[in-house]
Amino acid sequence: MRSLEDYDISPTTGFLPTEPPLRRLSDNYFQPWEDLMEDFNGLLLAGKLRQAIHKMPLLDHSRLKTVQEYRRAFLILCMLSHSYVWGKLEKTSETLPANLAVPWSGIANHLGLCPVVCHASVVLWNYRLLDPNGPIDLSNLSALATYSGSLDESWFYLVTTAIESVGAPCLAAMVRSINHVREANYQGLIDDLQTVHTAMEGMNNALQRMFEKCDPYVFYWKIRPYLAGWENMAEAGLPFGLIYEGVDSFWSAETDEYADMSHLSEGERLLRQYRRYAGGSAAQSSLIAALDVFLGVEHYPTGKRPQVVQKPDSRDQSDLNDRYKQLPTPNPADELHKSKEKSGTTTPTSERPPFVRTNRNAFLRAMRMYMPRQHREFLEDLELAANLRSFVLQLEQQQKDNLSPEESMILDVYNDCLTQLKVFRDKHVQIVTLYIVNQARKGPNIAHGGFAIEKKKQQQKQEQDDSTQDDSIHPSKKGKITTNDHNVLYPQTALETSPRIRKGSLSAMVSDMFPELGLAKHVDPKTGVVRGTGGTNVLPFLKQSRDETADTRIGFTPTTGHQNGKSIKKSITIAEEAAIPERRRSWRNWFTNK
Ligand code: HEM
Repeated sequence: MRSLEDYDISPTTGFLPTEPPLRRLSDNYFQPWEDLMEDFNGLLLAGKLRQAIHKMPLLDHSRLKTVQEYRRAFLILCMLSHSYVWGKLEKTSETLPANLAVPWSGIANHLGLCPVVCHASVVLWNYRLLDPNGPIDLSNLSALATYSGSLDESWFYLVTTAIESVGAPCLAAMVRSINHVREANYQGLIDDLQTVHTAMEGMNNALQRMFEKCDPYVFYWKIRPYLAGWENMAEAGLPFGLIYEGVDSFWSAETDEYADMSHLSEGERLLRQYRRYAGGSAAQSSLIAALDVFLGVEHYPTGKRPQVVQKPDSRDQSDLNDRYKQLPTPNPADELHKSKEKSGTTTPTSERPPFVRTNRNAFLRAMRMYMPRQHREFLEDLELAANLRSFVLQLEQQQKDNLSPEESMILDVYNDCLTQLKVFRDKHVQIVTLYIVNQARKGPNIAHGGFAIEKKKQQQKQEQDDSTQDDSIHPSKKGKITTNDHNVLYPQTALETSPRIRKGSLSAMVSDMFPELGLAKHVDPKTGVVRGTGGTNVLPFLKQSRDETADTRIGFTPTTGHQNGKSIKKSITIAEEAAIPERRRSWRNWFTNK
């Protein structure tokens, strides 16, 4: 592996930049962006943000000089663009104007990201230190930008920033550990695994603090709608994704030039401007992904986890039966050519990435496309270099009657690290239950009525009218009251997918032009799922991810599994496990007891 710095990782701040992010772009040329940022929350609230954006000039992003400037500009455009699309109780916009779309795409390309809000923009590049000489922790952090203007939103981002900060020492320790395994330096390995373990304890403590200042209601109803992307967003009015005006798949952000499009119809030119991207999620954190890779946690398609965690190289290569069967193509036009492509007559779409070794969950793999390029490369190289799991499996298999105290210790600390990662995922499942599942089930609390209720009534009436006239609404939804109905105000947070195309919309026109792209391709109307911003069926996915972590521990019976689609009994409950001191849960103890 190259040095951490080569992957834009700091041994002290990890994936966070070594210096706090820029608070402003100093070049006056970018003043129009910064001016809008100053009034951004107020304009959004007043319903004037779109108007203000229309007046904004199209700026040339190539005048940005440093990577810090690129990151600041990316954050600004994430804030402006998502607010433009979702509005504040305004109808979703199907298009993003060129003055946002063009520079945003160019900047994203420069940073190796997609032009959509992501973990890097709101967590890694969105903080300042109250005391410039103080630590990067929750007593010294303030967020640079939020959609809602609320302290809850700041807290939501900052807790995650603090997790990245406290987890930073893991990265150098991981790289050193890989060398220790190669050099059989057992004491060095123990020390570095202990560093990882301590850092993970700190990450868990920071995660627990989410509850302190981020209210689940505010999160779900006021913050989360803005973090949504435009993939699987038919119910929010974006069945084909979002049109990035002035940017199409024949445009190169690098050269700002268009390839020859003379062979395309008007319709296909329009279709080529659509982009489908998942929304912002901490599933895009390279830190948690790195811990999985380092410790050898394997992830499977949801519902397809083998009962017993397999040893390396004995994995079956069956198709991924997931919501994401493969990396989604960001442009719907690519689907038109899929069949031709199979016969090799046209240009290839996105190729499968190289990082499929341990991670066969298509959603988690897709999340890597939303990590900065160098961090993604770090994970790819780490996958090739990681040797810890095969080393501990070897210890387990070959020397179980004759382990030296150091070897036993390595197994202990390895298991302890996995326990910390499992505890992280246990807490995370609790958080998601409270912050998403429960909130979605309860519905919004609009006690004061007024505009919001009026608006909701108007929208419901509009939808009833649409459903009597419009054949494109799925027949199973016609005339039915669904659990989705409370969600009209923020359709992008809907619990259930209810695909529809609004009459007279641009999507309706595109749908007429390209019937082969049928709505049902993007959403399954029969599945009532609770979705994450990334469009996942949240709880089964997260619980499986937690169980996969637990079962990676050496000497543990799988905690849960699936046989013929049914859950099998847990061998040990979470409560029982919590009651056992960590050391006793180690492999050595298990082995001795046996
Ligand atoms: C209010 C707080 C949070 C909520 C509501 C939340 C929600 C979610 C949801 C819904 C998913 C499923 C994927 C998706 O569709 O986006 C997810 C995945 C994930 N989240 Fe969070 N999250 C929260 C905080 C955090 C924090 C602070 C971290 C720390 C970095 C984190 C790390 C992850 C990871 C790594 C995944 C991928 C699944 C896994 O690896 O187990 N989340 N989260």
